[in-house]
Parts: sequence; structure tokens; C-alpha cells
Amino acid sequence: MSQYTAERKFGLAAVRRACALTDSVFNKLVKNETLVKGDKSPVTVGDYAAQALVCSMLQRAFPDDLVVGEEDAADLREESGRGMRERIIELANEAIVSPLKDGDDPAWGVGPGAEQDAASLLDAIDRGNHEGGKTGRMWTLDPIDGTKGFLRGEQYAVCLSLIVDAKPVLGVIGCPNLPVDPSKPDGAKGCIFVATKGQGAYQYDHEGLSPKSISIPHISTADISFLESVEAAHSSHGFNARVAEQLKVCKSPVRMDSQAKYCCLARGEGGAYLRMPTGVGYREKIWDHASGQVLVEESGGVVSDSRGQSLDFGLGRTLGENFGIIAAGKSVHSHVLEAVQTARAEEDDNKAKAHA
Ligand SMILES: Nc1ncnc2c1ncn2[C@@H]1O[C@H](COP(=O)(O)OS(=O)(=O)O)[C@@H](OP(=O)(O)O)[C@H]1O
Ligand SMILES: [Mg+2]
Ligand SMILES: [Mg+2]
Ligand SMILES: [Mg+2]
Repeated sequence: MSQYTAERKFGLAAVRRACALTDSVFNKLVKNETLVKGDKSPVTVGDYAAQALVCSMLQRAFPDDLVVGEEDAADLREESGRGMRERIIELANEAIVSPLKDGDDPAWGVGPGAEQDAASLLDAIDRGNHEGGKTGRMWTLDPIDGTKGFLRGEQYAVCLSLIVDAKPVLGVIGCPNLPVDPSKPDGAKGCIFVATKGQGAYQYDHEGLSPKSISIPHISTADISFLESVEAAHSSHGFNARVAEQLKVCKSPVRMDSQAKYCCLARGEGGAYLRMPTGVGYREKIWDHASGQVLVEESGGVVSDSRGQSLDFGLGRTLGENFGIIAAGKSVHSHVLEAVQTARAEEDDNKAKAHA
């Protein structure tokens, strides 16, 4: 029997339910339902409610597993958080009680009549407070990745992964706004991507049906169209342009929020995802890359940092010393890596000259 069958079935059903929640929240979101966190990034009632939903399901499905989730309930436990807290409990319960579909299991605490009280749902959010580590099983959860894209009605993703002994082995990414068929950008939207180590990568529709095996085709560097972040603060657009120049890439980059970039790469779009830090100090979070790494590797691609090192998911909630991310098809990864290193050496040279 294949490994991680139960986890995969759970991941697909949990992400499907969370995507239905976030999609419905987007349509009803009002101004005071967004907070600005300590690092100045936004978080909405949708992020919290989706984390409450998935963590409460995880708690019942895999009670011994640990969870590294992006959000925590500290602000919601304050008196000033009362309005948001009540709304989050309401939204999480709406998603919890929605009817069971094929693949759901009532033992996960979902379905009609499974409402929970506020204390249980806040505790569920805080199950995501694990500090990470090198050994054992832990899930990562980014309940809304690309919150800024979500707020703009553009790309965002619900991302769940299972990491065993610091290696991501299962990645599930739901993209409610991503076109099902890349050649029909105005056609049907909503996909869920699932990849299990050694078992390939698949795209499902938003109902978790019609799985299609996906892979990255062989391309040459001239055919790359870099996938990159929308926010200039999250990855350096200027650096990417210099790498593109090195590689004689003519096609314009495609900017998109969230791990939808990994999903597009995995199904053959773009050829490479490049994410270079814009300043010192920011450390990439494990929940922003774990699901994407499994998906890209299982579709025949390679994921490394900008020095060619593997991403280290065993150092806590961040990727620690990894610097930048290069995810690309096998046929181009080594060329992109080489071009990144040349562009960095030039940048260092220019800095040294400027200081001389
Ligand atoms: N300074 C800095 N550098 C790099 N990355 C950062 C930085 N600040 C935040 N983040 C993380 O970026 C996550 C969103 O990444 P994206 O690729 O979607 O960026 S973008 O929205 O397309 O610009 C975003 O994830 P979410 O918070 O889940 O949206 C953050 O974890
Ligand atoms: Mg965030
Ligand atoms: Mg994120
Ligand atoms: Mg997030």
C-alpha cells in the first residue's frame, strides 16, 4: 500500500473545505475585518477562521502530530479583539457544519451539528504554535498565503504540508482563483494541487475531483518567463531582471501572489520561480515553501536556495540560513543557479566599488 494515503485524503478534504471558507469570506469581507500584524503584514478573519478549521480537523485526524501554523490567537483573546473573535468563530463554524462531501470523514469533527465553542476554536488556532524541529511529524499550515492577493481578489492559496524528520513528504495547495486551464485565463477557476513524495503531482478541480497528473516540460533557458512575487518588498524584481538578462530571457516575468507560483510552475507555466531577498534580516517561513517544494519536485523540478543548497525545514519556523529560493524545471535549474551567482558576484563587486 502507498505511503501517506490517509494523510493525502485528509489534506485534500481539509484544503477543499478551507478554500470554500476563504472564497465565501472574500465575498462578505468588510473593512474592519482585517488587522495589521506586528510585522506590518495584514491578517483577515479569513486567515484565522481557516486556521481554526484546519487545525481542529487535524487535531481529530492525527492527534499526535504537531502543527506549525502562521497565525496565533493572542490578539483575538484580548478584549479589543472581541469583534473579530466573534466573527471568526461564526465563520469557522459555518465551514465546520457544511455538509459532508465525498472524501470527508465525520470523525474529523465536521458536518451538520459539529459546531464548536469559542474556547475550542481559539485553542485550535493556537495548536499551530509549534516551534518546528528536526525530528518527528509536523504539519505546516498557511491558511491564506498571499493575504494581499486575497484582499485584491487576485491569487492566494491555502497551503498544507506534512513534514517528517525535516523533509516535506506531502503538499496540498488550494488556489480558489487560479484558472483550471492556463490556456483559458477567463475560464473556470479553482484548483487544488496534491503531491506525495515518490508518487507524483496532481491537479484537482475545486471539488477535489478529476485528478490530472502534472509535470514540468523540458524547456530551454530562452523560453523561461520568470514567476515572481507581486510585492517588490518580498523579492527583488531588479535582481530577477539581471538574471533574465544573463540568460537571454526575452519573455516578461509573470507576477503572482502566493504559492500559486509553485503550482503554475508544476503544471508547466513559466519554467522558473525566483525569490531573492530584498534586504537583510527577513527569514523565509517554512509554511511559505514546504507544500510548494513537494509539488515542484514531484512534477520533475528542482528547489534550492540561491547558493544551490537544499531548503532546511528542520531549523524551526523559518528556513534559517537559506538565502533566496530558486525553483525550476530540471532542464533549466542549473543555468538559473549559475546566472543568479554571476548576478550576485556583480552586485557585490559594484557595492565594493561604491564603498572604495
Ligand atoms: N520581507 C519579506 N520578504 C519575503 N517574504 C515576505 C516578506 N514579508 C512577508 N513575506 C512573506 O511573503 C508571503 C507572500 O509571498 P508572495 O510570494 O505571495 O508575495 S507577494 O504577495 O506575491 O508579493 C507572505 O505570506 P502571507 O503572510 O501568508 O501572505 C509572507 O509570509
Ligand atoms: Mg501573513
Ligand atoms: Mg504565506
Ligand atoms: Mg498567510
